Amino acid sequence: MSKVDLINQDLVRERGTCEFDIEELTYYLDGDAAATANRRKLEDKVLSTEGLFDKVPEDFLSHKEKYENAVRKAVLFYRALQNALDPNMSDQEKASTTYRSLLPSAVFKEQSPFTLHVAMFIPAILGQANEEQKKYWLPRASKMEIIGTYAQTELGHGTFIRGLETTATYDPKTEEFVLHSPTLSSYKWWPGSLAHTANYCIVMAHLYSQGKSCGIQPFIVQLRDEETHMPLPGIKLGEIGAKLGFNTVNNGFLGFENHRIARDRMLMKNAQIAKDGTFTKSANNKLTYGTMVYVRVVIVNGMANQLARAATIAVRYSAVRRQSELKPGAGEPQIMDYVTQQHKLYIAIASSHAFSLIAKWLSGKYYKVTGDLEKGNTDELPELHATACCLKAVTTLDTTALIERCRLSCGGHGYMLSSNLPQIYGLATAAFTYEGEFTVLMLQTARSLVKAWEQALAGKPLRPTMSYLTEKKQTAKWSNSIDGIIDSFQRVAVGKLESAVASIKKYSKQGMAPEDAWNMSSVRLVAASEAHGRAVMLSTYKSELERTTTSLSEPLRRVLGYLLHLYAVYWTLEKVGDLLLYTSISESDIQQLQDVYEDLLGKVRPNAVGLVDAFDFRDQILNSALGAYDGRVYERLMEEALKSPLNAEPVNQSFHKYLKPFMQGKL
Ligand SMILES: CCCCCCCCCCCCCCCCCCCCCC(=O)SCCNC(=O)CCNC(=O)[C@H](O)C(C)(C)COP(=O)(O)OP(=O)(O)OC[C@H]1O[C@@H](n2cnc3c(N)ncnc32)[C@H](O)[C@@H]1OP(=O)(O)O
Ligand SMILES: Cc1cc2nc3c(=O)[nH]c(=O)nc-3n(C[C@H](O)[C@H](O)[C@H](O)COP(=O)(O)OP(=O)(O)OC[C@H]3O[C@@H](n4cnc5c(N)ncnc54)[C@H](O)[C@@H]3O)c2cc1C
Repeated sequence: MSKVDLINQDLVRERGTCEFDIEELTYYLDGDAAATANRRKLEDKVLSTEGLFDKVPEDFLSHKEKYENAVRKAVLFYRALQNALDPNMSDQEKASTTYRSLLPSAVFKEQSPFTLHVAMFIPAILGQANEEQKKYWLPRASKMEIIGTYAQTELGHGTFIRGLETTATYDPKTEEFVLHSPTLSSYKWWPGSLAHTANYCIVMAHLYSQGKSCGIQPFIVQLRDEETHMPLPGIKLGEIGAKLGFNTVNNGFLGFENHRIARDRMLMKNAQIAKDGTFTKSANNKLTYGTMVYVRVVIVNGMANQLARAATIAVRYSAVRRQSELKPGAGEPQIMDYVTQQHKLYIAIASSHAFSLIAKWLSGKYYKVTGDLEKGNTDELPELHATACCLKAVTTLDTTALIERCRLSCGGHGYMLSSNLPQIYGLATAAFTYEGEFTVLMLQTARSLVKAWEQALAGKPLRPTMSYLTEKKQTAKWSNSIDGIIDSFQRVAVGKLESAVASIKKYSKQGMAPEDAWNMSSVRLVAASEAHGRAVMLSTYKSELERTTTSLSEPLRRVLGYLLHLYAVYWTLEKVGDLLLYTSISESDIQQLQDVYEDLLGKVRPNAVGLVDAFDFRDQILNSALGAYDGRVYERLMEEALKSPLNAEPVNQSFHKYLKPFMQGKL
């Protein structure tokens, strides 16, 4: 049999109906043909590393075995990655090539124990260390001579950074800081790699010098001996236990007992402490939070990729799976022919495209602001923070919901760990909480929105992402066009913000303290932030798609246009209640939009498999019995089932120990 004969015939037919050049879309997603070639070369090199893949799937291993196996693979993987990455690439190019390919996902279903080293330890050194410190620490970290993590969250506080209890008290006599965990709740809790992997760590602690509080500052701390890996004296380390996902990330706890570190271990790019203990604060005390802003930006891109992975699995499976009858006697249709199935899946494809474009746009903003900060200009930092907060929050909300929907769309087989959909869900839902919990980040954006509202009332100019607040005060005349939908989403955001601000005023007038009035209005404030996020996302998706697709072929532009349109109409129908409140949309507009939506599902239908093929995830990266390129779903489900250790023997010992005596009344 040829290779083509081994491919499920429904998938072959689906690929034949695709109206655009799949390869052209892959190039677009990567940047260009050369970027695709580089990525594929990198994947070829890394994934051909001997010993990288599990013989027994990690799902069948114990917690301890999972970790040990993950470290074994992480070492092989990162060495192979370091050797394979083009040394002429900038760190940014290296990271984006690796993120886009989701290479670590081929090896770790629940992430690598080195994730925090790459995702936060190195970025924290880059963003918080002064030049001299960078010169010393970066080469060691980049070569992975040391492995680090980022320890901020404590047992008692994650969200409220100002409430962190770990102390760093400066002792001018010895020119050292004394790190201490005064309470159980002050123990660091959660950092990935911290338990048994990392030997260094960025610790966020409350600095005291000359008897005064100097706020939360970052310190680079050695945790373990570089030879024996034993925790250093005064340092208590351990693992926090099994979790919904991330079980190979080695999340840990850390406590200090008057542990001393040298003065130069405080990262001093932004704030400094002199030998005599004199403290110089930074230009903006929120610069200490810079690593979090960076990771929030990265997460939006991560969401686009994880959603693309789930959509690929569910769409391919829906092309292969046949069930029930549409027309009597006509045979069982592919489940993707059910319009309800299309409704479940195509929004996931469209959202992935939206998030990918939004992530690139946000990343551009991030690097612009970082450049400004280097020159001492902090003007655009508040807008970046407000935008990153709500985009991270809304994209993790949607990704989590849509991955779960992809999983449910695969029926019973989606519940199998061998589908990989539960693990992908586990990764995405973690991002809803880490790096700033959803509600908390939404309220940060709300703070900026309320300020902008007051500025607008005072006739002051607003930052670009919020400038629509002044322009859209009148009730928008409804229009079914994409621009009309964007206008209306902006109007909804204005309406919700207006309602939240009115609520704060009402409670204040009743004599409430401002903080209580804010708290009473916070459900409305979160709703306003979400509406703002959706308005920014819609308008950015449209403008970035237009900006980046001018040189593409007409068929591809047309299909990408369907996705944008589908995204806009889907959210209009989801938010009909809000639109009825704040715009002039009518029942007949809604009926028309429903027709448009059904028409769009039909237009995407012949392109659905082509669209997910274009994400270009190798089978190893999908790591799923349901999503492989060849569609041999049942064969793979059986192959995976046969790997279960329970299938190694026809009779399990528990029969003789328990079942038999039980059934024979002897137990
Ligand atoms: C070699 C090969 C290389 C190849 C590469 C190989 C690739 C490998 C693969 C890698 C895969 C990567 C994927 C990622 C994976 C990640 C893993 C998991 C990571 C998870 C890590 C974590 O989970 S780590 C902990 C994060 N923990 C939070 O996230 C706490 C949230 N909590 C707060 O963030 C603050 O607590 C909170 C609420 C702001 C209040 O802070 P607060 O009380 O001090 O401040 P206030 O609210 O009083 O606000 C006072 C004023 O500050 C303004 N402001 C506040 N923040 C600001 C800011 N950041 N920038 C500017 N301004 C800011 C605000 O807007 C106000 O402004 P104004 O006064 O003008 O209104
Ligand atoms: C998988 C995973 C990996 C992680 N990795 C790391 C890591 O590497 N390093 C690290 O330092 N941390 C890490 N964390 C910790 C993470 O950053 C925190 O869990 C997160 O910031 C949320 O904080 P919390 O757990 O204190 O939640 P809480 O703040 O206690 O949230 C509980 C509830 O209270 C609500 N709430 C809290 N404050 C407010 C408020 N002001 N207004 C309204 N509602 C509020 C929240 O909305 C939420 O519903 C990780 C967490 C997870 C799940």
